[in-house]
Amino acid sequence: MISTKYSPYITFSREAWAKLRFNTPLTLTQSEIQELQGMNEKLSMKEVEDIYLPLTRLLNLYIKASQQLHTVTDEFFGEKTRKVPYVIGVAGSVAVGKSTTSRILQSLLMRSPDHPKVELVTTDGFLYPNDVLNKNGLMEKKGFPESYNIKELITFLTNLKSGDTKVKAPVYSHLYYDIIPNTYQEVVQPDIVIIEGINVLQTPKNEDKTLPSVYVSDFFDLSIFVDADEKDIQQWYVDRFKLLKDTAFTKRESYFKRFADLSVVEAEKVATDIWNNINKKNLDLNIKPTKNRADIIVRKGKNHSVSNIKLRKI
Ligand SMILES: Nc1ncnc2c1ncn2[C@@H]1O[C@H](COP(=O)(O)OP(=O)(O)O)[C@@H](O)[C@H]1O
Ligand SMILES: CC(C)(COP(=O)(O)O)[C@@H](O)C(=O)NCCC(=O)O
Repeated sequence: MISTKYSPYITFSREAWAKLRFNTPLTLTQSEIQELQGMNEKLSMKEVEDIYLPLTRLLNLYIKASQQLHTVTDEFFGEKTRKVPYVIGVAGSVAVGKSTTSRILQSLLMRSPDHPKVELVTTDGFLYPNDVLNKNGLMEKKGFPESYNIKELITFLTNLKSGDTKVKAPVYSHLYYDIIPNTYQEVVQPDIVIIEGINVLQTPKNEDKTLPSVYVSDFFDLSIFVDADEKDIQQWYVDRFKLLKDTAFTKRESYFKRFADLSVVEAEKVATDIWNNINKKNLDLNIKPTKNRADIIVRKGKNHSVSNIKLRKI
């Protein structure tokens, strides 16, 4: 464990972190882990044991403390206030592994002793539909702050954190590369909600007076930034693109079906161009600067194995 006087974080090496699991039981079978695996890499049982179980243990302790705070507040008011879900934000670059990390945490948290109801919501559902992006010249800016309907996201989070029993989030399809009209994810009385997206730690530009004066992260009880070397993230993006070329892109309804017949070399070139022209720019300009707002920074190495974890000194 390294704690420098001038950093708001304590840094744990992989080895030191793995020891913090204590007696959290390993609650996933090998087949459940397989289910959790992303699309092209192997998530090992060891990675779950060393990294994600200690993380789940910590999250469970924080959640318990937050419930105690709720009870204390009720005591102060002399009446029961509405139960609101514990909200965890997961941020990071496109292709860094936010969805995979969020799905692992969802699965492990759901298996905690009191079996909480854990919902996962991705902020791509709050992207403007392609026709709106096209009209505003934003098709090459998908994922940039201006491509999201932040007001709608803030309203969703406000309702969620007000204890509304049912809230609805719009749904994005990676296959259609667009919002699915009139389709919603219903979030009904969750105990924990994971909000995953590249934009969740961003702050609205001060000059934009039309945006609400609250940030997305104001609704989080805890935030996690998934971090890695830019070269590795680019590689994961290109690898995922090549895999999609042989799977999802071959489907008739795929927005990218024109890429299905590319050779491997051509696919690498197209993916690298999209990475450089859109996702890398977004990473440098809008995502990296939010890293140090996170409570926990999970740093991954080449093969997705976590090399260290930074924890904000609370
Ligand atoms: N912990 C992990 N172990 C193995 N593979 C992973 C892990 N995290 C991400 N990946 C792989 O890396 C790629 C990007 O991950 P993904 O979760 O889709 O990223 P994001 O949601 O940030 O775009 C996917 O192909 C996924 O399978
Ligand atoms: C929908 C996204 C903005 C969000 O990414 P995610 O939250 O899934 O990491 C991204 O997947 C995307 O489509 N970026 C635009 C460039 C591209 O096609 O990769």
